[in-house]
Parts: sequence; structure tokens; C-alpha cells
Amino acid sequence: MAESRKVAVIGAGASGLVTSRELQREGHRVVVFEKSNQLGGLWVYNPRVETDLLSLDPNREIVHSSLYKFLRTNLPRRLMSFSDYSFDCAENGNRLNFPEHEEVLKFLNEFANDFAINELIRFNTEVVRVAPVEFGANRWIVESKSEELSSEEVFDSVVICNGHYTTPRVANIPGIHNWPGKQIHSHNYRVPEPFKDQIVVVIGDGPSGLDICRDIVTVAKQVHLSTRSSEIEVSKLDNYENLWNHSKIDHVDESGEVTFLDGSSIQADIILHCTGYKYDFPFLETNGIISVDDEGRVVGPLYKHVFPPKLSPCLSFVGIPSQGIIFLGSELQAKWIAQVLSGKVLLPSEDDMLADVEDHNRQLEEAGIPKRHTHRLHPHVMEYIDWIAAQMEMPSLDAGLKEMYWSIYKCAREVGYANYRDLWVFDNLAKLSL
Ligand SMILES: Cc1cc2nc3c(=O)[nH]c(=O)nc-3n(C[C@H](O)[C@H](O)[C@H](O)COP(=O)(O)OP(=O)(O)OC[C@H]3O[C@@H](n4cnc5c(N)ncnc54)[C@H](O)[C@@H]3O)c2cc1C
Repeated sequence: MAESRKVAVIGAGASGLVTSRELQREGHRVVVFEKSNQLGGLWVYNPRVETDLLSLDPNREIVHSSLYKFLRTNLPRRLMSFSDYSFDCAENGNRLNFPEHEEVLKFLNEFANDFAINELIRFNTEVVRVAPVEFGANRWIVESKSEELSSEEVFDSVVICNGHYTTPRVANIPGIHNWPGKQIHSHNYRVPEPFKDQIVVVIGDGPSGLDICRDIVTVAKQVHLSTRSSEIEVSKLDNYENLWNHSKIDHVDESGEVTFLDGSSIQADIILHCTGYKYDFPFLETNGIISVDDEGRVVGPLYKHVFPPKLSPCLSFVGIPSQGIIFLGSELQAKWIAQVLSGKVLLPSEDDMLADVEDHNRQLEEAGIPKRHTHRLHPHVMEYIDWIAAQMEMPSLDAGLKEMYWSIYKCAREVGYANYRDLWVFDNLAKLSL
């Protein structure tokens, strides 16, 4: 008979919501801890920014979401649906468009309502400590705080869904301490107006860097995009006359000058770090069994980015991979966890899971892929999704969805990141099963 466990889920963002649904479907008893007063996590736009614009002070008052006002999703709504709960059905639902962030929040609220997940959530309740009752005992203490009250409760299992886009990583720039300009991390970017007439250096050509460049280039005096790869990205951002591409920053100095590796230099007012985020689990106490390494880029060891071999199956993580079809990936991870906890699906032995993690790391190394990309699924997104589905004897992902994903990827490369949302055409709708 399937086992029913008492499970704590930390966070009521997309990962926490779908995890709660899957755990409940599998007959587990679920409590969701959510530190804010509403669900949705990253998709709750907050116009407020942190007082420390680089967000480096660990004692700062943290704003969770890194959304900017004009953000549109980077996947069409069809690829942000859950497997049996379609985003298409939301208002204005054209399955091929890239909605604005408000619609994603609405979709998540509808999802939570339809599966009665709200009732499981303790809002305004921050988890401050998660620790094993005793090592090897397979039960966990969850300490939480709401207003002035602290409480401790024991759970059979904890699933961590706290999101990974809140603790910024900034670039190390020689001379920065004497540089007189302003620095901001994209976590604290909301609207373009503060950049009006400014000379801005944007570091990083990930999705946020490119979105923000496009946002501010219409108001800023000059925008200089500094990237590791150089040359390619500006061409992806239309032909703005006030936008240039540069190599990495070599150093800055007290006169306000920013010098790039290629020897060129400019006088700048603002450096905008679009340099990503760190995995961060300030509440988690595992005696070093789980660590966050490589400046916050790698958490582990984690079997298939989900289970820490030594603490499985009672501790698990949803949403660690940084790319792919994220909502669906989280849903499959959640189903896997739920079925492992009920005993329907078995995990390999601890040694075999550790060997698998080591094997994964070795493969990355042999392929010359830096350790910082440990949780990056590209180009194996579909293999990962299909592998997890296979653990539960579920069919592989719909071929039409796979084709849709890769056609977006191809389009973004061809027409440029700035334009692909409007120029992408998918003429193989007939292949989709929904
Ligand atoms: C700028 C930006 C744009 C993005 N665009 C897309 C996109 O277009 N499409 C896409 O699929 N993905 C996108 N992503 C990725 C996105 O983060 C994921 O899709 C997804 O929303 C993550 O959900 P999550 O539940 O894992 O985390 P979150 O949404 O961050 O939710 C985590 C929740 O945990 C709560 N929490 C944290 N710590 C605690 C604690 N100690 N106690 C209690 N509660 C806690 C938080 O309050 C929050 O509600 C984007 C990310 C960024 C940064």
C-alpha cells in the first residue's frame, strides 16, 4: 500500500504550487510555508527595490521578485502550461503568444484555486531553519516565523521550492571600490526612467541583460553591453545608434572611466550587473552534506538535480535546473518526489546516486563545460524531461512541444533575442496533442 507522509513544502511559487498538487494527489499531507502574503513567487511584481541596489547586505530587507515592469515571458504560454492544466485557457489565450508577467500570476492563482492549494498555504510564514531531527532519522524539524511568533514542527519530508532568482551575483571588477558611478543589479531593475540621459554599462547577455538593454536604450544616452562572448549580441538588439557591444570590463578607475579587455574605454555613469543569481538556502542545516559552491552556482550533490543522495528521499529540491521548459520540468520533478515518497517509485542506492552525480560532473569536465553550468540543461533539456517521466512510466514529452521549444531557440538565434517573441512562427500546430 502507498505510504502517506507529512510533507513541508517551502515556497508557494510555481514550483511549490505544482509540488503541493502532486504530493496531495499521491495522498501525502502537505503544509506549504510562504513568507510573503500571496502566492506566485517570482511572478508577483513588486515595484519596490532594495535600498542596497546591489543587494549585497545579508541583513537587508529582501524583495523576493526580480521582475521588471515590461517583462514578457521568454516562452509562449503553451510551453508554460502544466501537463494537464493549460495556460491557453486563460483570458486572451493564444497558445503561441508570449504573455506579460501579470498573466502568469493570474494563471498560477487560477491553478491554485482549481486544485484548492490555497488552503494548504501558511502565508506570511518564513521558514528560518530546516534540520534533521537527528542524522539518519529521516525526519525533519521545520522552524518558521510569522510576525513575532516562532514555531517548530516535525515533518517526514521537506521539499525545497524557495526560488533561485533573489540573491544576486555581481561581477568582480578591479578598481570598483574607487569608481564614483552608480551600480545596480538587475534584481533591482524595474523601469527605464532612472536611466534617462545616462551612460550605462550593462554586464551580461543573458535574457535579463538583453531585455534590459532593449528597455533602456530608448531613454539612455548610451548603452554599452559588456559580455564574455562579445560581438554577437548587439546585432541581436536591432540597430540602435546609441548601443555598443564590448568585451569584458578590464578595470575601472576613480575618474569614472570603464576600460574593457580590448583596450577601449568610456566614461560611464551607471554599471548594471545582469550577472545572475546564487542558489541560497539560508535556512538549511545539513552539517555540510549539501553545499552551495562555485560562488553560488552549484548546489549539491544532487541526484538528477533533485535528491541529495545521503538525505534521500526525505529532502528534495524542485526547480534547480536553470533552463528548459521550467514549469513542466518542475511538475515532473514533483511527481517523481511524490511517488518516491509513497514508495511507488524506488531510488537507486545512495552509492549509485553519488556515482551518478560524479559521472555527470565528469562528463561536463570532459566536454569542457565549466562547473558553473552544472544545472544548465541545454542542450539536454528533452532527455532530462523524458528521463524523469520514464521513472514513473509516463510517456515522453509530446513531439510537437519538443519541436516548438527548439523552433523558438532557433528563431531567437536567427532573428535576435530582442525580436523573436514577435517574429517567431510555428506552423506545426497540428502536431500538438492539446
Ligand atoms: C527575470 C526573470 C524572468 C523569467 N522568465 C521566465 C519565463 O518567461 N518563463 C519561465 O518558465 N521561467 C522564467 N523565469 C524563471 C522562473 O523563476 C521560474 O519559471 C519559476 O517561476 C520559478 O518558480 P519557483 O517556485 O521555483 O520560485 P519562485 O517563483 O521564486 O517562488 C519561490 C517562493 O518561495 C518563497 N520563499 C523563499 N524563501 C522562503 C522561506 N524561507 N520561507 C517561506 N517561503 C519562502 C518566496 O516568497 C516565493 O514565493 C524567469 C526568471 C527571472 C529571474
